[in-house]
Formats: sequence, C-alpha cells, structure tokens
Amino acid sequence: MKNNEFLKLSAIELISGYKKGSYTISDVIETALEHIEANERNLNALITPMYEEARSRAWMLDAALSRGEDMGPLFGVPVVVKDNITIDGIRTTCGSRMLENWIPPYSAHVVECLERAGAVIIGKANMDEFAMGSSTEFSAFGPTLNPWDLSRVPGGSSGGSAASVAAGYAPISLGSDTGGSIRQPAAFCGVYGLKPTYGLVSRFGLVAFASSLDQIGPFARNLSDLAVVLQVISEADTRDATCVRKERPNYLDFLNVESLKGFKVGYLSGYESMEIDEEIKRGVTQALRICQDAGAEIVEVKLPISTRYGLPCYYTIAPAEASSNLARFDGVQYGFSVEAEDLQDLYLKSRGAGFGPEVKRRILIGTFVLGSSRYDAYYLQAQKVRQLIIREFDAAFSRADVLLMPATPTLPFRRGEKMTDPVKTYMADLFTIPANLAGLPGLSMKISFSHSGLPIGVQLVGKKFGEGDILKTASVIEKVIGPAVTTLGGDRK
Ligand SMILES: NC(=O)C[C@H](N)C(=O)O
Repeated sequence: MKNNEFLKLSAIELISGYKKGSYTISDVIETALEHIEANERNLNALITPMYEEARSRAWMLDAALSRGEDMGPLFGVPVVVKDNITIDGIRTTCGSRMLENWIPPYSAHVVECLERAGAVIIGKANMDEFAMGSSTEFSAFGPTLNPWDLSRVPGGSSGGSAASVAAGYAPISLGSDTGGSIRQPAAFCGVYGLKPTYGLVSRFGLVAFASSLDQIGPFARNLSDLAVVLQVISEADTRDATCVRKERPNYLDFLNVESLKGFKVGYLSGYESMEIDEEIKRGVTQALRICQDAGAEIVEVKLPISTRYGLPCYYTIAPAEASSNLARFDGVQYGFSVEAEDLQDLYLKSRGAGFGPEVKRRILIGTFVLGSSRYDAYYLQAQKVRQLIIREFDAAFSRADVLLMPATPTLPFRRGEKMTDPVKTYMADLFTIPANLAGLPGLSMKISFSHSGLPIGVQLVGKKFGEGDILKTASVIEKVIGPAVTTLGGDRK
C-alpha cells in the first residue's frame, strides 16, 4: 500500500490492517505526522501537533499488539482533539491568548475514554476563541482554511477538527457544539459531525462556554467510525452532573438498515422562502427522496418559532452564560497576566489584552442582558422563548421520528467575508441553534458537492437520546451516496 493510502482509510479499516499485520501503528502515525507537517503551513488546522507523544504511544501500542494484548475499539487510530478539551500535560489554549501557556493537570473524560479505547491523539485542533464564532477566523493562532478551497473558511468553531478529518490528518476528531460548532464546520468540510443529546457525553474537562448548551461530539468520514467514537465517548461519568446515568445502546446496531418502512421523516417546510442557497435546498430534497425510496413516510413539519426566534434567543442566553463562565480568566489564574498598578487595573489590562474581539463582544452582550434593569426584558424573555422552542420540537416529534433540514443557509463563505458584520456570521447558525436550545441530537452529513466543488451538507435532528434514529436514517442515505472523502484525490460526488 502506498503510504498516502493510509490517510484515506477509516478507523475500522486501519484496525483490520493492524490485525492482519499489513502495517504497523507506527507506520500509520508516521505517515499522518508527515502529512500534517507538509500541510500545516497552508491549512493551520492544529494549534499544537503532538509529534513526540503520538510517536511514543504508537511504539507502545505496537509492542502491546505484538504481545497479543486486547485491542480496544479505536486501537492505533489517529485522533485530533479540539483545543478546548483538556489532555493532561498538553497545553490547552481554547484558541485564546488568555490560555496560551496553560497546561492542564488532568484529562477530559472523553480523552480518558479515547485512550482506554486505544486511540493515538496526534494534535489539538484550531478553533474560534473560546468556541465563539463560525469560521475559525477568531482564533488567536490564525485562521484555519477550508481544505476543499483555501480561499474559504472551514466553518467554526470546531473548524480545525473538521478540516483535519477532511484533509486526511486523522479519520476521526472531537469537537464541541454550543450552537452549531460541530455541525456547521462538518457541513463546510464535507464530513460527518454529530452533536449528541445534551447529557449524553460528559463535559468534564471541556472548558465551559455556555453550560446549558455545550456538548462534545465526534467528526468522521463514515457512519461506522462515527458510531464507534460515540460509543466510546458516551460512557457515563459522575464528574459532570448533567451526564445521564442511563444505559447507552450499541450505536452500531442502528447501521446497515435496509428499509425505513414504518419510519417517519419530518420535512421542515416554510424555510424555502428564506435566503437559502439553491444547491442546499436541492440537497435536502435529494436526501428526502432517498428516505422516501427506502420506505419512509415523509411528513411536513413546521418550526416557526425556532426558525424565527432561535437566533436571538441563543445570542442572549449563550453570551449571558459565557460572561459568567469567562469571569474566571482574571489575570491571576491560568497564567496570563499583564503588568498593572492595582487589582482593578490588572483585571482590565489582562482581560483587555488576553481576549479577542468576538469574546469581548459576547462578554459585553452577556453582561448587558443580565443587568438588573434589563434581566426581565432580555434574559428572562429568552428563557421563555427557549421553552416555546422545546414545546415546538415536542409537537414536531409527535408527528415524525427524525427531522431533515439544511445544516447551514450557505455554502462555505470566503475568508474575511463576514468578519466586519457579526450578525451575518451569527446567521450561519440559523438551522443548528434550535437543537442546542432544545437539548436534541443533530447530525450533519455531506450529501453532494456544488457546481463549484464545495461540499453541501444536510442535517438530521432527533428526539432526546434519539441518536439511533439519526444513525438509521443517515445510514440509508450513506448507502446511496457513499461515505465522505478526503481532499487527497477522493471523488467529489
Ligand atoms: N460555539 C458554537 O457552537 C458556535 C456558534 N457559532 C457561536 O459562536 O456561539
């Protein structure tokens, strides 16, 4: 096998090659690291590549393999982890100057799970600062570019995680999604990205942005890999009080279904009149047709409150929570500090120099809506709208098992295009935010490529803990359109 071929393999294919002795884990990791080194100058998908750690872990796993030890479900598989998820001893920057030199003394629950499963973490992915943004242009470490077109953004905030999987750095990666940060970059980079149900995956070790919305989830290039990672990281954990104790199903059981007979797919109507890219609308229609051909009943669903008020509701609640969560970065803790005259001056100067423009904007908005004279008019009102959105989804799920809709209103946009107008950037989350507000799982997947060669994504939203329904529907679609591909000479179809 030519070395580059390793980079196109799925996690499951890699493991089967190790088992057969076709190549070693060190061969694969070395190839991935060389590929990263050759491409990072263009792509900038990683803030911290972990060359030495990955090499020694690969060596250790090869030795374990030769001793015939048990292989976990991600044995020897290269993985990239978003840089707001802690790894013991590896700096975790959150894309911010504020944490530029912060080395956490503990690993996130999901990282422990990955390591127990045998994964080899090869780098920490670039991201919008503190996960605030939709283009990865708000990283203090420079923007990540879209591997399908370097003049365009990869989406955000988990742009580095999505770009890594699309560019063949690793078959899987982890991101976090507060308002679309997994699903929107997955759509822009043409890969799978899943935001699990709120409470399915422990956030222990995830640096908090908006705690009532944040969830960690996987990126992959095919559904089997995605299901394996979900299985591995969704292990219950008492260190996150929101992580549910209920038993998780075997997510692989939902794949390889032949038919959707007796299953109802909700088609989100009413958005056609909005400013949505025509090719994305056609992508949704194509996905619906595949479901229908597989025997699903297509029912019309309306979400008028979510589509109209989801965005302002999110951009009130998320900044409010962020302004509180980010209060801990005060110039005293976490290492970042600036010379100052007194304590007040230290706060002002450290926060002034440590945070970038979008984070400052969110803190200002959050502090504003929580002010005692404005709390009722903004924050409380947004909480009421959130309840209405939850009820609206409950009604929709009394008619349908899953909902199918666009992942984003536009194809990947050009670098710099939306930097001067934050509201334009916020619009990128139009279709992803409602699932966060209602705590529901959502998957974004590539359905095809546009005439200009850019990936087109669609989104499936499920009931609470309905990841299985999503995987089942997506697997029927994958069977027709094939898995996602890397930019390494894969067919764009
Ligand atoms: N964090 C997210 O899920 C992304 C969202 N675009 C935001 O900036 O809040």
